[in-house]
Amino acid sequence: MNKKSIKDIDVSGKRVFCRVDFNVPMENGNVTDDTRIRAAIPTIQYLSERGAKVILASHLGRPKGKVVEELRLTPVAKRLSELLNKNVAKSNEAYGDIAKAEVEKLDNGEVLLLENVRFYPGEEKNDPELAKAFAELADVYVNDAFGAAHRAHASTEGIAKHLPAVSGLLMEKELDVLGKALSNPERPFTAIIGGAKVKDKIGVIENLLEKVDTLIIGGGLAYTFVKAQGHEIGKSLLEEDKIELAQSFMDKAKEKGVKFLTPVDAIVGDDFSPNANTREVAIDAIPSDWEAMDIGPKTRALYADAIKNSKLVIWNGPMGVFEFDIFAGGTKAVAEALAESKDTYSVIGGGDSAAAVEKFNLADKMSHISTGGGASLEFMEGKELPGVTALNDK
Ligand SMILES: Nc1ncnc2c1ncn2[C@@H]1O[C@H](COP(=O)(O)OP(=O)(O)O)[C@@H](O)[C@H]1O
Ligand SMILES: O=C(OP(=O)(O)O)[C@H](O)COP(=O)(O)O
Repeated sequence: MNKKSIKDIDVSGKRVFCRVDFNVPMENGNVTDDTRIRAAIPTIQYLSERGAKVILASHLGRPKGKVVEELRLTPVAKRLSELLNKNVAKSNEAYGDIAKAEVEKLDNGEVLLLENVRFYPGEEKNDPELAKAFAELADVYVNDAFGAAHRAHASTEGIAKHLPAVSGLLMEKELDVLGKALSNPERPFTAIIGGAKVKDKIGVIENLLEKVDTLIIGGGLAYTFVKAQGHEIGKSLLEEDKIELAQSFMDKAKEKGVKFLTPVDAIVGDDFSPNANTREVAIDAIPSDWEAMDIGPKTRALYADAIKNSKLVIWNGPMGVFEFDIFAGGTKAVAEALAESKDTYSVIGGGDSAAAVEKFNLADKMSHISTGGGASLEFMEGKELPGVTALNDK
């Protein structure tokens, strides 16, 4: 990476404003999945062990510039303190006199968590005044919030204009893994794209078609491709205005010699529910009043085979409605193929695919699970991430 990281600077005795992504799921005031907190630990420990005064900042949820009591970061500070096995101070503000007083109290190596930065309207507007106010708390800015790197907000972008600005270890690792995969991939290189909407994945498919050897399409968006192939798809998801685009992707793949795999069979349901009646059908035999909600067994075998013959696989988006057990089999089969394929480097692009891999208890079998859903998607589209661009060059 051509951006400076915390390894390139001296942090000893410095006040370090470290933006992390602690946007974690919570229920009844408790953190229900601490993956993102654990992912930031190496950076926090690195800074603390070198005598920095560590000032952590994060958003939680979308409070839209107002204080929302349930979105305070207090439970996150508690969980972080357990994981670090040391005290984590918590400020009820993210800038101004109250926050400054908390920072003053820090000794070298101690850790403070500021309040949810999205309680202030200036955060998402990237207000220069708020960015300056954040910067007044510190001597150095570290961005370790890969999951929020696609946002140009005061704590992810604006603040970098006022302080020496470097990446944290998680940010560096995410950019390294995804960057290497896209710029210098081991081959055969396969991308698996699923999820619900073609329109959300157009940029990704376009960009990946230039890079991969095989492109696998699953999930709800597959049926727009199946329709483009001339088959009836019943009540399956269809984006009518994207049929031509889907066809053009398949044409382009052919031109470029990219293998383009779409479902050859499906599990259809008579209702979008966990208790629907289901049937297994060939892709040219989807009944008119049924909906395809998962890939079928032949498709699973075809996709598993492609995965096992790949050196590198990037996966974004589930193969079916995996939230319902009856339609989770296709997503599980893909996760299992990745887990079993020891010679394949597997990169899971955050979001629902990461949740699915967790659900199937296969997370530890994947080579890299990104902490960013939207961020990794934008990265795979080839877009610039403002939170990264803002950092100092090496
Ligand atoms: N065949 C399908 N029909 C309808 N919805 C589907 C189908 N396959 C997957 N989905 C839904 O797609 C959603 C995920 O889509 P998306 O948000 O695009 O993925 P990601 O978060 O991985 O980027 C899941 O909630 C899943 O239930
Ligand atoms: O959870 C996040 O997004 P993600 O689910 O796409 O990874 C990030 O913390 C960004 O949050 P946002 O989409 O409210 O800006």
